[in-house]
Amino acid sequence: MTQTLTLRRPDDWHLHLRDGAMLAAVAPHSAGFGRAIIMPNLVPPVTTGAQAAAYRDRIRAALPPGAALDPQMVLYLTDTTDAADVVAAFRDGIIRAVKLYPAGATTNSASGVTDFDRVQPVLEAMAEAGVTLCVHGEVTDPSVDIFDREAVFIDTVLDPLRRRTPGLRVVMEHITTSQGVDYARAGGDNLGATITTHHLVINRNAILAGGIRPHYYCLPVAKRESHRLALREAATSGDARFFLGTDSAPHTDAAKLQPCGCAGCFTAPNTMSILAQVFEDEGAVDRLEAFTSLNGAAFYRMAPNADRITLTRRDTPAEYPTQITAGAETVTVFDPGFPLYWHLEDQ
Ligand SMILES: NC(=O)N[C@@H](CC(=O)O)C(=O)O
Ligand SMILES: [Zn+2]
Ligand SMILES: [Zn+2]
Repeated sequence: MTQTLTLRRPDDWHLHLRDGAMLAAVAPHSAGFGRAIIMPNLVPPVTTGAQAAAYRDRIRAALPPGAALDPQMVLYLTDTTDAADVVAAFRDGIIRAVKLYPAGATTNSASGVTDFDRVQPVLEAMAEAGVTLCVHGEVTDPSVDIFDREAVFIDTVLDPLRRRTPGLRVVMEHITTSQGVDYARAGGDNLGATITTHHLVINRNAILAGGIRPHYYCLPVAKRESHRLALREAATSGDARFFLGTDSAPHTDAAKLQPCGCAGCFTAPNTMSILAQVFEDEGAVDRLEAFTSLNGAAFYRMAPNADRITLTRRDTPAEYPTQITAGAETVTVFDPGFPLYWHLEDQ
């Protein structure tokens, strides 16, 4: 039996498009989203309004003709970020947000913040101007267990930061724990949280049990099952604080499959089909649109996309590539481990 689902065009509030040959290879797979928050962790990172404008031009050039995607640029916060440049880039419509990476927390975060006192004036200027701070929420202290780094970050970094910067709008990116869900729920109107596709699907057993699976390794690392269930509950609840940020983060297979492999799951090609299945399994198909197409736009004070997409549930699974090519390299597409009966129609 076929069933159809029509949604406002979805947005992706956390996306890595990279640059060069990788950008050319992956951008078409996100072209059907309306808006996407483009992560600035290039090498070197996107730290100025001028760099963000130039990167936006490269992204537009990599998109197929007629693509819906409207890239929303983000500046990478460093110890030396200039508050005036941030506010000017925001007012000029070049950037939508600023990204906080604690130095060393994740892929290409070496230029991240080491001294929170130094960035405080920037955060205050952002609060004043209404610029959103997107946060990679993990402490980097090597003595903190990797599975605890998000919860410790909330208590020791995020909560103090928000208390000393009233009015700052914050998105907790890619939350992976029940503590993240609880903190976002209690946080008031200035706090939102993105949830990835893959963290709704896998727990840490998927990475480690019965053999190590590098393609499921990302940061923050997937946690135990109780946390995955808390994320599914939050995403499918309709609560406006939770919205889709795929964190689709392509790396070449050569970079993933080595003794010290990169963190990141590439979910752009099959995200909507996976999410429709997750929401169906939770009895919440009617709340998929809130998660993918309404809540994030509302947080960023933008109208929902005017047009719509259609997903059709068929008896035969949708086909998607297991790998794509980027230049001379391959990139493996996230395998949810179940068939995808929801087909995204061409629109
Ligand atoms: N999520 C990841 O595992 N990796 C991201 C960085 C990030 O979002 O932390 C990447 O850029 O590869
Ligand atoms: Zn991150
Ligand atoms: Zn990311």
